[in-house]
Amino acid sequence: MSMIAAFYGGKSILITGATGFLGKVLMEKLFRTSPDLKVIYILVRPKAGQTLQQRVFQILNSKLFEKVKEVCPNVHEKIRAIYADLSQNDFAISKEDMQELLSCTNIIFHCAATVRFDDTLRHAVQLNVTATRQLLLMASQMPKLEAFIHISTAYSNCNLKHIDEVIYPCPVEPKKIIDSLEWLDDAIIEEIAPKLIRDWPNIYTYTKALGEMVVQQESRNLNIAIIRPSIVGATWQEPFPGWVDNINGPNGLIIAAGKGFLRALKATPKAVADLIPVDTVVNLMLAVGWYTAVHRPKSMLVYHCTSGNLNPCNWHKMGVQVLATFEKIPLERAFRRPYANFTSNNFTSQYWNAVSHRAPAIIYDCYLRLTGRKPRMTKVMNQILRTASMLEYFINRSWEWSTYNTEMLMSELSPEDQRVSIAPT
Ligand SMILES: CCCCCCCCCCCCCCCCCCCCCCCCCCCC(=O)SCCNC(=O)CCNC(=O)[C@H](O)C(C)(C)COP(=O)(O)OP(=O)(O)OC[C@H]1O[C@@H](n2cnc3c(N)ncnc32)[C@H](O)[C@@H]1OP(=O)(O)O
Ligand SMILES: NC(=O)C1=CN([C@@H]2O[C@H](COP(=O)(O)OP(=O)(O)OC[C@H]3O[C@@H](n4cnc5c(N)ncnc54)[C@H](OP(=O)(O)O)[C@@H]3O)[C@@H](O)[C@H]2O)C=CC1
Repeated sequence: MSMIAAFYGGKSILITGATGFLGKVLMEKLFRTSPDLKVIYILVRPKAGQTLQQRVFQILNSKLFEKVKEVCPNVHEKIRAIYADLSQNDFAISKEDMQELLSCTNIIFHCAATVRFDDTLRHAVQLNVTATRQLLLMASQMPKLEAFIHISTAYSNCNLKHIDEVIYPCPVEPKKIIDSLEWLDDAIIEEIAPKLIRDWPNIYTYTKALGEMVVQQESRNLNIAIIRPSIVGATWQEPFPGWVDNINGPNGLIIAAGKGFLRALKATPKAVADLIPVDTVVNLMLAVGWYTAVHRPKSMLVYHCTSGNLNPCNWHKMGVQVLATFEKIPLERAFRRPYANFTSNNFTSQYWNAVSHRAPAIIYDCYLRLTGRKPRMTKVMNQILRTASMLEYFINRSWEWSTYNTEMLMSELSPEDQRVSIAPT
């Protein structure tokens, strides 16, 4: 039997961000492979008119959880949704719930974050930095805690070209930033934000770097590990291939290309496309949780979960694959036949945006107006181009991430766990 799956048996596990992309796949795998776990606590806020219970019900009744219901029929009883808002003091958790969390939790997976590139500095710091600090404080009061696993991003140091599995200091101490946000007003914060983030491309990657520093500074005597995935994509194999439920990262642009909206992208064809399937990330998270709790490394380890140095793919190769797939399996009601090209030249990119994106959208909207319908294509196109411009930084550069710790961990796994983690069946 898998040592890792056995380890989670009987455990009380706390997951933040369980309603997100990564969190859902983590929960699914835990229930499927360790159905004898004691309980999974998830910190959830009501959202989009749905209560906590409705949100949990929706997740458990989704296709992703079909296999879980076969192996763990009482999954509803093993999931305990706790009302929490990570942007509030003490996460707005009730006293009783807090007491239960503090006294029972064995393992923490901290996935919650704001992943918006253009969030305000105040909100991004609240979520990605202050909430992490608050969770560490809670962790320090948990007598049964065995491991705290913090999810960061491989791009938290994307201002560097070669990135090792270490924490790099940020120029301004996180504590100073947290303190100053308390008394500065929003207008001033937004004015100083570009100066603070310096050579980071956006607020997201910058605040994730600050979050890592907080983990290092506030780790006390806790058993902590940090995992840095690169661009997390759809499931590779588990529980079935191709599951994804959001338009983050490359997903939105792939759909836009498949629908025939996106015809050209400012990208460097030879730059490395460092994508990693979400089930691979989850396998590493579970292995890291096990290793951190059982082997208790003397210092906090950082693990890179990247594909570039093991199985490199570039954006050209990926683009060709994407187009070939749409040739075989076209999307329904496409605007145009999918065809797209990459250009790294500014002028060519602007030319294609005008000729192949904006002009057809304007013409199509005129047609909609003339036929008595509401124009919408210009809005859609502007949205796609805005997203594309936000992602440009990442598709025109390559990074090298060292993976010594991740390789070391793989060599520590039993043959069964290596098989399950690296090439799951
Ligand atoms: C012949 C040979 C040719 C060869 C070449 C062929 C070329 C083929 C090309 C075609 C194929 C293209 C494939 C390549 C794609 C390359 C893309 C690569 C991307 C690389 C990404 C790298 C990122 C790395 C970062 C680090 C990794 C991380 O840590 S991940 C976290 C990443 N975070 C994100 O991805 C978030 C990014 N998004 C945002 O920040 C914002 O959404 C935005 C700023 C982009 C837009 O914000 P805006 O306010 O304008 O819009 P918003 O309100 O957010 O949304 C508008 C509507 O969309 C809905 N929406 C938004 N997000 C989601 C979601 N996640 N799920 C579902 N729906 C979502 C939203 O509800 C809005 O809807 P309406 O309310 O209905 O309007
Ligand atoms: N996706 C990717 O490509 C990558 C992601 N990562 C990291 O992985 C982690 C998970 O990312 P991913 O799953 O993609 O992100 P999602 O945006 O899908 O999920 C974010 C989660 O955080 C929760 N959350 C946000 N704000 C609050 C709040 N105020 N209170 C309570 N919960 C909140 C969300 O809850 P709600 O559902 O209520 O909004 C959601 O469950 C993040 O730390 C991210 O930085 C790293 C590399 C790549």
